[in-house]
Amino acid sequence: MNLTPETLNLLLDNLVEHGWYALADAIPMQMCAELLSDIERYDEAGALKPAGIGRGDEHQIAKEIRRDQIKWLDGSSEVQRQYLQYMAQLQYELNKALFLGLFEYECHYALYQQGDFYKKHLDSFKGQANRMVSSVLYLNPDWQPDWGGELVIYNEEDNAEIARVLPEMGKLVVFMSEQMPHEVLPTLQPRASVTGWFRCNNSTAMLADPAR
Ligand SMILES: O=C(O)CCC(=O)C(=O)O
Ligand SMILES: [Fe+2]
Repeated sequence: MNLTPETLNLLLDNLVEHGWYALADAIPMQMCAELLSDIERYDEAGALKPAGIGRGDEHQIAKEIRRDQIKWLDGSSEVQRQYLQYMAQLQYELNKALFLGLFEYECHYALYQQGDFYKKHLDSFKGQANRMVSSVLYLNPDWQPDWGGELVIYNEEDNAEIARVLPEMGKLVVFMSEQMPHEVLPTLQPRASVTGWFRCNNSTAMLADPAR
């Protein structure tokens, strides 16, 4: 990652203090371009599938809530392995500084076509701590402010809008999964990203808790 000790500290401080941070140029542009090619390749092959909501048995497609198409990264291309490696490095730094006990990272490509959105939600339910920190890397070169598709982050207590983030190539947003309601506004242009979650281990001998 393009992480100097200073930017890493900024990220960690803001995560603790405000629950979120957006870091421009977090990932080298060349790598972002390769990730974008990877998702376009999947799209052309028909490998992107409508995203759902809920986990396990409760998983369902809900077009009134969420309209993106996704493909989980499985490390099957060089750039996927590289990105997973970067996130492993970030996981290490988060654990070292914040003692979060992060145990694994899962992520998927997401493609929002024109008109697609994701209504306001939390990525993890309280008490059911497994998704601890969310990450979104945007892959859209030359994104224009009037194209919509912003990520809007809200304050959990009073629902006030905290931030609007343009999905610009190379920008990495991290936020606390249980505390930060957020939504994706309808986009006017195709909008590509890699969305992922640092998880802590919820598994017991009796209850397996696989990543997906
Ligand atoms: O793409 C984004 O900006 C956020 C996506 C999101 O909230 C999610 O997939 O849970
Ligand atoms: Fe989300």
